Amino acid sequence: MRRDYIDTGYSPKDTDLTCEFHIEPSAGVNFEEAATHMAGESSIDSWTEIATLSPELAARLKPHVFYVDEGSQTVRVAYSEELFELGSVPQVLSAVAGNILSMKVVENLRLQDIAFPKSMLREFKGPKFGLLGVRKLTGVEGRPLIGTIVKPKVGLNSEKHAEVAYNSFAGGCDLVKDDENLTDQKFNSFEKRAELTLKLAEKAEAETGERKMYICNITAPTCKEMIRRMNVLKDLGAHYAMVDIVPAGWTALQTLREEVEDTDLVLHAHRCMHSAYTRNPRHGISMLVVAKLCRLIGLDQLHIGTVVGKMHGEKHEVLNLRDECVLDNVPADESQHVLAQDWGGLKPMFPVASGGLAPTMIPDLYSIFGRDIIMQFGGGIHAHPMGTAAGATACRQALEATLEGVSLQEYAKKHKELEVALDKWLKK
Ligand SMILES: O=C(COP(=O)(O)O)[C@H](O)[C@H](O)COP(=O)(O)O
Ligand SMILES: [Mg+2]
Repeated sequence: MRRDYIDTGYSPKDTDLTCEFHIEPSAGVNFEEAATHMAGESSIDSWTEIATLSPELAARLKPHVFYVDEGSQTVRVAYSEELFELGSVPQVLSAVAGNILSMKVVENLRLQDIAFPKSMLREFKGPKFGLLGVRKLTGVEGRPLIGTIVKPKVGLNSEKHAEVAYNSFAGGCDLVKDDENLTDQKFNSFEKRAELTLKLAEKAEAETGERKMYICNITAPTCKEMIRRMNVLKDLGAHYAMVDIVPAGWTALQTLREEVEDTDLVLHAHRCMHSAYTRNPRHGISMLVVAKLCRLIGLDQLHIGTVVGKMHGEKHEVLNLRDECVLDNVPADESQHVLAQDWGGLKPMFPVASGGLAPTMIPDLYSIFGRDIIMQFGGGIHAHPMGTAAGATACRQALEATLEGVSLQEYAKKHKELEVALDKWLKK
């Protein structure tokens, strides 16, 4: 094992790719020894001194562990950009989140953040529409967008699915999307669902005078099917496509982003399965890294959590994700394990709060996220006692009340749908 990777005097170069790791060495292993093994395995080295690694090559390509804090179990490593295929997310992950997660010398190891050098940003397009593009497309300015997921997740036939979507639009939703496990099943084929639901979105637009966007899930094996589905949506005049980012995989997302360039489709990223590697705070890859890869590749909107809903995610973590989605320049925050990132002009993504939300939570969501958030309700709309359309209306009423600075209880005195929602969901 080489010993000269620990180099706390090193200042990372602008061209380096920098990572922050949480490291817990295994019993009997010293912290710096674990960091050295990790840095070597993620770049040029093996478990033993290798004769084929000349001193010259090692000097040129060796990783620099420039920050070591055993107390907080944190190290930062600067890697030469030469080590990477800069346009390939899988290659970068195979290095900095690959074998190292399996090594016996560490009890736990987590990739907390990656700061991409400009040379890597240049290899990617980033979002085509992003936050501002979605605002322009939907015509919704100055307020959060209201969306829903057709429920039940799976089981409705295409006609019923389109009807539930229509009721959601008619009641006030801006966006209606498929659930993550609905793709092309016997009871609800992709083609038929897309056609019928888009038709009813158009009808709702004509009736309400508002833009109505249907987000159809195209997740499937990439070349044979997912890209075909993307083209079906394009031909049907859709404005959106949705993809389950983790099950589909990074190469699928890179391919999709290339293929979507010549369409006018906004990409909605559902993050289901991310917790397989993001949830354990001591091991794996952080959701922050997932969000950054999505912005780099060019998804337009991404689920980031809700703080107040049903899914795991502390407020500070969710707000870090929000910042990484929307800011042009993310400042470093050591206490939060966030590295500085200048996005080099790549557009911001629209963050989505979704999972266990009810209209009664809109004041809290607004105070947490502000205007630039898509608030998405599944059960919180379709379980409304007066039905789906009333559930969507209750959300719009709760949002109006919040924007006007009026309490939901006060607003509910003159708004029946909200009154019923408060009866059902407000904790007494
Ligand atoms: O269908 C839902 C929410 O439905 P409901 O509103 O009925 O709970 C989504 O899959 C979750 O948002 C996933 O979580 P996250 O967005 O955090 O990834
Ligand atoms: Mg879902």
